[in-house]
Amino acid sequence: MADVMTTPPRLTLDIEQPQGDFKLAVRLDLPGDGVSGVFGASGSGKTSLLRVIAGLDRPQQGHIKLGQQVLLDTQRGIFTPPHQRRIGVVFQEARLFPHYCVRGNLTYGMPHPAPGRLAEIVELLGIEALLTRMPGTLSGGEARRVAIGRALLSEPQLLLMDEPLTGLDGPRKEELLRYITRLTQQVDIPVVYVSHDAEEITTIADHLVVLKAGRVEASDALHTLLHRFDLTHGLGGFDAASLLEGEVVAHDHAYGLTYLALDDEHRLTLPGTAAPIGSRLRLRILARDIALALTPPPGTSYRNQLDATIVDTAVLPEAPHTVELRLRIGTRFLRARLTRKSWDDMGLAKGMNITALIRSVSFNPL
Ligand SMILES: Nc1ncnc2c1ncn2[C@@H]1O[C@H](COP(=O)(O)OP(=O)(O)OP(=O)(O)O)[C@@H](O)[C@H]1O
Repeated sequence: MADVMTTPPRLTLDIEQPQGDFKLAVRLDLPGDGVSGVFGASGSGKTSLLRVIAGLDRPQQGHIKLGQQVLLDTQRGIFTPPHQRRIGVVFQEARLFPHYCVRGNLTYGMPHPAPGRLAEIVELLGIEALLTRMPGTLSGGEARRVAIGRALLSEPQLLLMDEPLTGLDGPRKEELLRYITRLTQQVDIPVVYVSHDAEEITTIADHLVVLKAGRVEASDALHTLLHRFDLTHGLGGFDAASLLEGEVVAHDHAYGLTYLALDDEHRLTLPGTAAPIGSRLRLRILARDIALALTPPPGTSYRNQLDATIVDTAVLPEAPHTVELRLRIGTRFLRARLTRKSWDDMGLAKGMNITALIRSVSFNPL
């Protein structure tokens, strides 16, 4: 048994790379576990950043480290080529070898035959039935799952995913997102996940990097950035959301409900899920799905009424008739939004205790 604690390999980089009129100038320190989302508008430099990390492009200057391994140091003339970086890459298109069957595609990059690992990944991605099929016969989502499996089987220390859901329709997109979410929770490899879709990235990321015109506008835990009023417009605008995490404490099978404890005092009622008692669920709650009341209203169909305090407010230039709010519920925070008219009519103010009524929540059942 190993007696040395291994620390997860953080990815640190500080690079500059001009390309035409555009310049990527990024300094980052990303966690060695979980999913780091890279989010930004089209042309903000997301793919360029991923290519630099993978070693597919060589920056003009800077350095990149994965754990203790120096991948790039232009001052010392170090450049580790892509195949020596132990980084798995999944591109928008699957890029499978057309003449190999799925099994051949999966095992192609495996450094050593590891049948146990193969079986594990195949099961995780639900691709057992596809093993003897040829890539040309796979759907877009299936091919993407095989490409993810292949990247994982090369035993990477880091997995890069560039918009892996692009081009899939609604249900296929949701299905693959579910696979990827499950995978990132079960495979102990840090993931850098690029997307321009706010809902997708807030579903999957733990840490978030917001890129704007080739630079880092923000980089922090996702739930922290979701509370920044100045990022509202970029991170969903009308669909701005915040996250709550809690523990499944009971199910009511007769009514199809699941009860989630946020802490000792605050519970939420959710549509029934198969998540086992004691497991944790991450909820995504849209700011506009929260209504406020001065006192707990009697006789309402809202299942979720929580005591909350208004801790912060803002009126954003892009939505001057709306008030953005940050509420504290016990030790948790929640974004809410209401019209300025309601704010004035109710006589609301920062510091007031109110009741938050939650219309609906979305969550990822595993
Ligand atoms: N080889 C190149 N030569 C010149 N300019 C380039 C090159 N590659 C990318 N660019 C420019 O760099 C900028 C960033 O491109 P990049 O593909 O990284 O953006 P992105 O955020 O991934 O965009 P999208 O979401 O549309 O994929 C763009 O303005 C693009 O036109």
